[in-house]
Amino acid sequence: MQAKRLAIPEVVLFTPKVFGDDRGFFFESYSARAFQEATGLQPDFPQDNHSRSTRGVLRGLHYQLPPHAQGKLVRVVQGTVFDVAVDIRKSSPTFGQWVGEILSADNKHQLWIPPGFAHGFITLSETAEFIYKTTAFYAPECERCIAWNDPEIGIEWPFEGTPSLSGKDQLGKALSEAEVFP
Ligand SMILES: Cc1cn([C@H]2C[C@H](O)[C@@H](COP(=O)(O)OP(=O)(O)O[C@H]3O[C@H](C)C(=O)[C@H](O)[C@H]3O)O2)c(=O)[nH]c1=O
Repeated sequence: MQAKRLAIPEVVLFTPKVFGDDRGFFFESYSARAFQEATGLQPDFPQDNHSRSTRGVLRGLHYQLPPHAQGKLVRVVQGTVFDVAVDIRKSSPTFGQWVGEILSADNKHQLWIPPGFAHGFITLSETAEFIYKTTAFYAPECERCIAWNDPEIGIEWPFEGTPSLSGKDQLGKALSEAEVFP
């Protein structure tokens, strides 16, 4: 498993070692040892999630506030998405900055998004199946949403046209009005 810290160094991109043969392929999709070597962290992941989206669906930018803040280890098992993490830690030198990566069933890349970040993705293929581990259980009372198109953040989504959003995501707040992390 190779790991690379992104421009916001707490966000880590993992590239697994894939073993291909005439049957197909095998790779270790998660290793606590590799994760700790790359991040220095040994989080529990009490919950796994799986969502399916059609082209143009944008989910985000979501986060849970403490005491139920979630770290997320995300990947795509069918299709392609553009995945984004936004630093929403007020005290961070990269507060309000974002990083984005293409995650696909083909590249098998994974992104570690620590607590203190808002997360979202847009679906670039006809459909995409998105699976991820979270370091805390779902706590809807702590869930918040920041607007995907907040000009203060300025995410460059690689998508023409208007994305398809849930009712909740259509009401995402500007970062300047959102409840953020210390
Ligand atoms: C997130 C979640 C949702 N739900 C229920 C609540 C709703 O009835 C239904 C759909 O939820 P929602 O529209 O919030 O799903 P997404 O828009 O995919 O939300 C996720 O999308 C972005 C990309 C994230 O980073 C978060 O993990 C998460 O907020 O599933 C649960 O029962 N458990 C859960 O952990």
